[in-house]
Amino acid sequence: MTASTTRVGQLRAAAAARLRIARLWPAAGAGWSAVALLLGVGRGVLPVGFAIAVSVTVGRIAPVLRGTADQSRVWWPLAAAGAALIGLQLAEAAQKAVGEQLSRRVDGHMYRRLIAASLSTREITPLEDPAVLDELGEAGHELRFAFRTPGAAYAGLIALVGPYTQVVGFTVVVAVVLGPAAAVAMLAVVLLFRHGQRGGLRRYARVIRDVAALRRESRYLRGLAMGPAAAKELRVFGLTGWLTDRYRQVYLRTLAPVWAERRRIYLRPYLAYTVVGLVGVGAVLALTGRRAADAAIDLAALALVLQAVMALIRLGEFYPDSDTQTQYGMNAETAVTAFEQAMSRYAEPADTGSTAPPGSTAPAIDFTGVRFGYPGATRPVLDGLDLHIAAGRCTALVGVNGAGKTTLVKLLARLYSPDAGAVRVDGVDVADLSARDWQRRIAVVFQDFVRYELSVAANIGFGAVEHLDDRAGIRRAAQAAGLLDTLEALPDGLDTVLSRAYAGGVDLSGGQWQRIAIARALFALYHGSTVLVLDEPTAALDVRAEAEFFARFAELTRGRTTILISHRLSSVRLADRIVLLDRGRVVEQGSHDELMATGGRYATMFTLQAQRFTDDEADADAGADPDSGTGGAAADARTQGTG
Ligand SMILES: Nc1ncnc2c1ncn2[C@@H]1O[C@H](COP(=O)(O)OP(=O)(O)OP(=O)(O)O)[C@@H](O)[C@H]1O
Repeated sequence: MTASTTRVGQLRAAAAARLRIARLWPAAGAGWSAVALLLGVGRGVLPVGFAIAVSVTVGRIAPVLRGTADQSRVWWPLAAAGAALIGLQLAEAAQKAVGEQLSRRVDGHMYRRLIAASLSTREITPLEDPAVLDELGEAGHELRFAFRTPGAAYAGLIALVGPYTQVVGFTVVVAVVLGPAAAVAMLAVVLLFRHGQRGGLRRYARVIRDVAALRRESRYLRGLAMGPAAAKELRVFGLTGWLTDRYRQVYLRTLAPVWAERRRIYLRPYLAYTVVGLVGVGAVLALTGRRAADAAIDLAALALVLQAVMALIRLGEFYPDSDTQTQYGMNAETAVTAFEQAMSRYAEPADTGSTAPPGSTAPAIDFTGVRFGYPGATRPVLDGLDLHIAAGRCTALVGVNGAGKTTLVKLLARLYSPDAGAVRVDGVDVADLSARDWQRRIAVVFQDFVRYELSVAANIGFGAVEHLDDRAGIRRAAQAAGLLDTLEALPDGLDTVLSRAYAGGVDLSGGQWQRIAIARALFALYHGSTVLVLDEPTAALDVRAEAEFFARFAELTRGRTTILISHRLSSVRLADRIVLLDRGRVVEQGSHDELMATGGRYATMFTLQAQRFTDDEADADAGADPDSGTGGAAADARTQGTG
């Protein structure tokens, strides 16, 4: 591609971006947009009117002073100049207010588009694609900067009507007074200066966009430093110095291309355009002087043309009401559009008019020859996985860290699609099911479940959002998760907000949060979910709470197809069937007794844990605080590193 095609392409892209911004008018509101346009025209016409009125005054003042003309000959143009000035002030203030209104409306619309695109896919693959994340990061970041949003770009685009109307007005003035050649020369100078200004800004914005990934990292580091999430670890691990240095490095790497391009972007064009501009303006001023000296133009015309030339020079400069806003706002709009397009590439056609999930209340699940690797990964996580999960029974998945247990669940929940093979529910490929409907049939307690900064009721009720007002169901789920007493003691009971960032809000302990997640999944079961997945559901529970949970486990999950993932083999043995995964394949399966009798890897892992339990108990007997209860905790030593 040649430089010129690149430039043409860039100009075309810039024009297309402007067009897309202009097409946002329905979101901005036709009425408000029309008002802003009229005010823009006013802001363009009034300065020209002011210049004309002042020039007429200047032309008439001498005869009035000499007493050869009536004073009223001056008052009228002076009054007109005053009116134009006041009108201009009012139009400016009104346009700012209307611009704010337009901005807010358009940005609300853009946020809605962004949210809709973010939530548009049932799979989560696109939200892990770095290129898609860059667009989302750009769009979200610019939208948070109120003056660089698509809304600001829209208001800024309309505000351009003002200065460009002035350009037309003053150019006409120059044409009338000095002739068309001078008008063309002045217009060329103005447009050249503007091109220089906007071109520099455009190139700068492009360079900034090219380092989107670095800017995302620097935002992440800033968030780490300033947010509460990492506050504890940063201090305890002494990471504050490292973080400061790292932020500085990323910041410098972000700015390096800008600095490298600075001369090309700003200095050279500035010098070139200034020289050309000075020559043009000098020629027009020289022509003005000669006409005045030849008495070809009178005092009023001289005053008028000088004002017009000065105004045009000023109009060749940066427009603070429009330029930054349009450039960065267009970038944000482009990022939102690119993000929408990227997400639409991932849209699942399967979700339009596909099969309804099987009606059974406890389906059987089959993985057949399933291969899956995360996008960009060199090795598959699951490779030729064959697994039958019996209907209405509890199947436990065990295996070392990274064996692929959670990945298997994500495929079952259709958060990803297998690269090969199929996942079937009662014989129906989940790829043929409506992802939306199928996902509603699965209740999952994820390892990294979400702590919503909302009320307790919402945190539990989100298991079946259309039943949020089922208070009895929420209480029942909380009771089953062993949490009801704690929740009822909260200041506003089930309406207490679970975040200290809000007045009256509270935070819960890690274990209490985990029970909330369990209650959420149980609530989903009460309202139609048929498969329950528990991924390390008791990792944060204390020994007694865990024992209580598993004591009621059979009752809680009765008649449901349940998948339990846990490293605590003492819990796992309750399952009807235990499946040992290794490197994405099933290596052993059977009941606890069967697997122990086989004497394979499960048996080794179990014996190892039991051994540690015995050792720890002996240690506890030998000297540990007998009331501490740590012997029980040790009983649940985990499988990490045992595979
Ligand atoms: N979102 C992701 N993108 C890329 N790779 C991933 C992603 N999630 C998991 N992996 C990789 O897939 C592999 C299997 O991860 P998975 O979470 O399924 O293991 P697991 O058996 O559940 O482990 P654990 O017992 O630690 O929970 C790991 O090597 C992990 O690095």
